[in-house]
Amino acid sequence: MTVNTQPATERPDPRAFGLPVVEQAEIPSELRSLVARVHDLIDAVANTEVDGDTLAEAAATVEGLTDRLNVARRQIGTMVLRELPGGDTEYGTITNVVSGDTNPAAPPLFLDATEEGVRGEVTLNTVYQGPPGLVHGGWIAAMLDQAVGSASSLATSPGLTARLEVDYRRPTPLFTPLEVVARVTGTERRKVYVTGEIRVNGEVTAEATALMVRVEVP
Ligand SMILES: CCCCCCCC(=O)SCCNC(=O)CCNC(=O)[C@H](O)C(C)(C)COP(=O)(O)OP(=O)(O)OC[C@H]1O[C@@H](n2cnc3c(N)ncnc32)[C@H](O)[C@@H]1OP(=O)(O)O
Repeated sequence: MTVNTQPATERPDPRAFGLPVVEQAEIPSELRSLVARVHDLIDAVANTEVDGDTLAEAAATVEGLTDRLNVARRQIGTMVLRELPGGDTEYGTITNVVSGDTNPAAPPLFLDATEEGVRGEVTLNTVYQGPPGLVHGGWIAAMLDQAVGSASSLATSPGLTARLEVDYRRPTPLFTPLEVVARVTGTERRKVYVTGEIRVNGEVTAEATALMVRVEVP
């Protein structure tokens, strides 16, 4: 097996398939601020114990805001073009549930290209809770899926996860910086083999092996 690298310029431009592209730097600061406020709102709603009147008032306010924002919605599949350190670029869906710039439900986990693959740091609150005080296993898999997909895409070209195997080695805590890494270990035709890890203070809490299959551009 070999590891290929493909310059970003050879990656397919989503516009060729009718998908809108937004440059990351063009996302309005007001939208970034709103996403951060709603991210905090989700956590507040999940944990609040305020009285019924306050809850009813909050629900009416949020319903009104939702109606106002829904007046103009993005096309499904809108992509964001990110400039990565080192001069590389990456396309991702703008609402990606793990890394999406405009998704308040995303942690968000932003992954940078490294010499080995990709690396990012994230700290999760109780919105991502499974067992008491610990990250839900599905979210651990989701973050690893994102990391292996990003590593594969950067080292070769975009693909889909065909297989993802996760070993949960240690409990992964909330409110603690998590380091997420992934790297390509080999390629074979359209198949890209990738490994990923989540570490807490250098200790591996979960590791993944994945097979990505590069998509063929019609
Ligand atoms: C920057 C972006 C980051 C994004 C991170 C997020 C990633 C994701 O979550 S992707 C979403 C989840 N994944 C999916 O929805 C994928 C669903 N599956 C599919 O669409 C298809 O099965 C797909 C595309 C993976 C493969 O289908 P297809 O393109 O027809 O390829 P196919 O010809 O069947 O297989 C190609 C090769 O892969 C192998 N292969 C395919 N699936 C598997 C599998 N599950 N296990 C082992 N090998 C497999 C085949 O045997 C074949 O090998 P070989 O080249 O040796 O003959």
